[in-house]
Amino acid sequence: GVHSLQKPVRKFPEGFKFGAATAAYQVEGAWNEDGKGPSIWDDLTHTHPSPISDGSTGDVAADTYHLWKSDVELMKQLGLDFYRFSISWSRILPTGFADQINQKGIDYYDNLITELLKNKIEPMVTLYHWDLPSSLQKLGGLANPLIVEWFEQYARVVFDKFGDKVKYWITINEPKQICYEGYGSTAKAPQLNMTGIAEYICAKNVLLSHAKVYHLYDENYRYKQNGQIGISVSCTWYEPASDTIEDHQAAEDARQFDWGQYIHPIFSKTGDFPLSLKNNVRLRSKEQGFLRSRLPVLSSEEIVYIRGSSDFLGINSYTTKLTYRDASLEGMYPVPSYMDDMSAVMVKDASWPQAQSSWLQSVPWGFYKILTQVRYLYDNPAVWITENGWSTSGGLIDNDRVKYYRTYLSALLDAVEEGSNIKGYTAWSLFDNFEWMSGYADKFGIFEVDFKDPKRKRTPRKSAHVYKEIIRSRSLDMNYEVDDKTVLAP
Ligand SMILES: O=S(=O)(O)CCCN1CCN(CCO[C@@H]2O[C@H](CO)[C@@H](O)[C@H](O)[C@H]2O)CC1
Repeated sequence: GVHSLQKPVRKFPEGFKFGAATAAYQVEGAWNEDGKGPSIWDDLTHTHPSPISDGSTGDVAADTYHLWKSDVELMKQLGLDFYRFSISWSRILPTGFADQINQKGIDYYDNLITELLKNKIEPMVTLYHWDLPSSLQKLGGLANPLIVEWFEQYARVVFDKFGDKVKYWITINEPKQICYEGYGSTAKAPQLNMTGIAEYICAKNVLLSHAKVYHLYDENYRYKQNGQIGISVSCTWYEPASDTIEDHQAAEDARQFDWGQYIHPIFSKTGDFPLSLKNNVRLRSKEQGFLRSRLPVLSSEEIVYIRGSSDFLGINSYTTKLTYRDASLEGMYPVPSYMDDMSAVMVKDASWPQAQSSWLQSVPWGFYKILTQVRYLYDNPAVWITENGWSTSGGLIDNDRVKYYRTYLSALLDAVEEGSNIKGYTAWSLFDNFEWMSGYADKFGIFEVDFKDPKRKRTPRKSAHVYKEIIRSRSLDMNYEVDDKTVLAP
């Protein structure tokens, strides 16, 4: 459809939920307080020279570890239906293993969850949002098949402690970022940088870890706790740069490599990795002299075990890339590598609005296409948008973020009106936070956080005022105006 700004007021479906999200390492701080053990992000940000663009760390971050009570008050004023946050594995299991449970860590999450429920805000809890306990990384982390058991042990503690209050669970946030950026490159911790090899080993172990915890919940907790459990997959839309068959094939391969790699095994009728991924990697591996494909095989038991292992699909979607395949690819990527296996070039269109983050451009029709494609490919699964947002360099009058949210929510409504089963929407992020390798330079918050203030003062941006009205009215009114003075008034 046409995502113009001139549409009249549009209502969201009955029962549609609105939330906002954060993640433990990005907001909590208290990195070594009250018995918390180190994670791979503590290790990475404490190396010298710092690999983080502004030399910062998550040692204090937005300090939600100490400010959680007043933060819930802010969420209540916003009118949030739910709050998505993640649990720091090493805060509750300092060694990574379930033999030592840190009660103060349990207390922090129990207090937060209780306060949320007291204010009629549903907690939506992510078990793993990238902050692996350091000890488990020393043992190989997601390259060690035993991660499946370690993750299950951790999940068992979490379900035992919080499962009577938490009804929405996400096992793993963005497996592709974990594997491709953390194991295949240096873009995320632990920076293994073994592209073409490590990300595929990671991918298999991540899928098995997710499925293990899904089945744990499904068989041992659902009957008494009645919750829903799913996974959040990062979904960028890849559009053919031109109408040639090569560019259509490149865009299709990019989609399968980026998100089909994780959605197909769980949500498709056949399960298993997508064919294009298996074929591309197998052929390249053979050419390169590997004894067998660099993409590990999923046995028929593993295929069955992973298939259907989710009550809903969490979609984290931000942006779109134009994608092409031509002779310029020759020598562009290392051999072997994930990008060489995919053999596609991704570019942005200069006309697209640009965020503070270099990878982020505003392309609402791409969001519509992702939602529509997911509906077609996977038989219209229950979907939660578990992340969508815009980064700026700061300031309270964030008109670009307001426009981003309005045009993306409009695209979401287009997909819903054509039948997509979308249950809710989560703004990334509630607060400015530690944006991984970009530190505090890229601000995603609808609330500004003053990182120079020891009290980490929160201030609602214009986007918070607009989001509040969208939630209150359960509708999208492109002409609803918020006066700048209202936003700037102390
Ligand atoms: O490589 S291209 O440019 O051709 C297209 C891919 C762009 N990706 C999309 C997903 N993004 C990770 C999103 O990461 C998510 O979003 C938030 C904002 O980054 C993070 O703070 C959250 O922790 C994370 O869940 C990394 C960049």
